[in-house]
Amino acid sequence: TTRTGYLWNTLYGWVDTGSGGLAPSSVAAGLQPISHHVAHPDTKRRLHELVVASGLIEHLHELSASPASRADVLRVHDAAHVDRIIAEGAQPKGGDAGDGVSPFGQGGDAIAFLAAGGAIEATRAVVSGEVDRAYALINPPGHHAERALGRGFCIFNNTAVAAAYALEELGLERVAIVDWDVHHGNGAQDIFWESPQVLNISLHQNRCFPSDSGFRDENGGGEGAGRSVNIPLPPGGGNAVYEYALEQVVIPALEAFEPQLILVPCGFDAAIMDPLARMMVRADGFRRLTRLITDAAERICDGRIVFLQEGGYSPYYVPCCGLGVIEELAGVTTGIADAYEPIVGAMGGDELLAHEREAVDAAGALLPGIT
Ligand SMILES: Cc1nn(C)c(C)c1/N=N/c1ccc(/C=C/C(=O)NO)cc1
Ligand SMILES: [Zn+2]
Repeated sequence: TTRTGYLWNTLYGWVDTGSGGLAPSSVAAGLQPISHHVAHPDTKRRLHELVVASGLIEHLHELSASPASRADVLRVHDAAHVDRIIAEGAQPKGGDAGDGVSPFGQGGDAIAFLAAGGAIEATRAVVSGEVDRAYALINPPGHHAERALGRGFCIFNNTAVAAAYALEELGLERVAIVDWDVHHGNGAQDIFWESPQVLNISLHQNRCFPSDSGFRDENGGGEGAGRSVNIPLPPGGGNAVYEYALEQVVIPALEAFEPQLILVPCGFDAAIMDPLARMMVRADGFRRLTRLITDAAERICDGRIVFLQEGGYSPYYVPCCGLGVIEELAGVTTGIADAYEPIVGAMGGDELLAHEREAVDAAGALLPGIT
């Protein structure tokens, strides 16, 4: 039977995102304080509690995070960035990741080191064969964090830390990143821009965030030319366009690159109920994406695949989507249905529209020169 690793830590639920909704609260700007920032950790804690309450946890091999070391983080971030985060976290009211809209509380730096450490532990467990695959429900997220800057709620790039660890400590030579968080995976693109050892693939809603990166023609530079694949998608796409993108672009790119490990920065903000994007993927769609990419991992790299939690901001729907992915990984059905399917199931996204097909085909057309 398949052994599926699972990692959570109570401190991931202690990230203090402050009293702003998205931008910080401000009387002058007419932004009244609010109890839950869009990135409030309760959303991810609810997914963890559903994993436990559904009984799925009994079928998972629990992994335990320890903080990433300074050296672990310095493989992908400048010392100035790391030192600034530590200084911000030492302040009584905490600080910000770097863009002024990514707040964290006092000691939030320690949680960021623990998130990166969770990514390392899940990767170690999979590469060592202790488990066949793993889901690390880590927080704060990381995929917007660049070498020298935290942004988009991200402090350290958890996935990049894990990839560098696998390459430099576990002796791997090729690692692929498949980022299906709805926002552009600019962080890994920045960090690994010139690295031939990392194939970085990002599927995202075009211009959603950051609004000025993630275009099809950003394909890597220097030794890394051809190792960056961007698939910007038109708003409104659902299950169909994501499945089409995996089948037509992502999986062929993986088959050409032949990674020894696949890392999936897994956000659920492409979901139909998410407040921070305009895509329409449902829980059953995330299940199918998981099935497609784990089958590809079985064919390409002995099934070695690690899912690392990124975004996802609907406290209602993230638990449904996450349960679907982790059930699929474990090969278990708990019988818990997607309670929102009756509401969102008929809204669309299940048939591939012409402009969606064209967007994916345009990204795919660049592949021969890419990998
Ligand atoms: C507000 C505001 N004001 N300003 C100036 C800026 C730069 C603002 N950031 N908006 C954001 C920040 C982060 C996200 C998504 C993060 C995610 O889920 N990534 O996976 C979306 C919009
Ligand atoms: Zn996102």
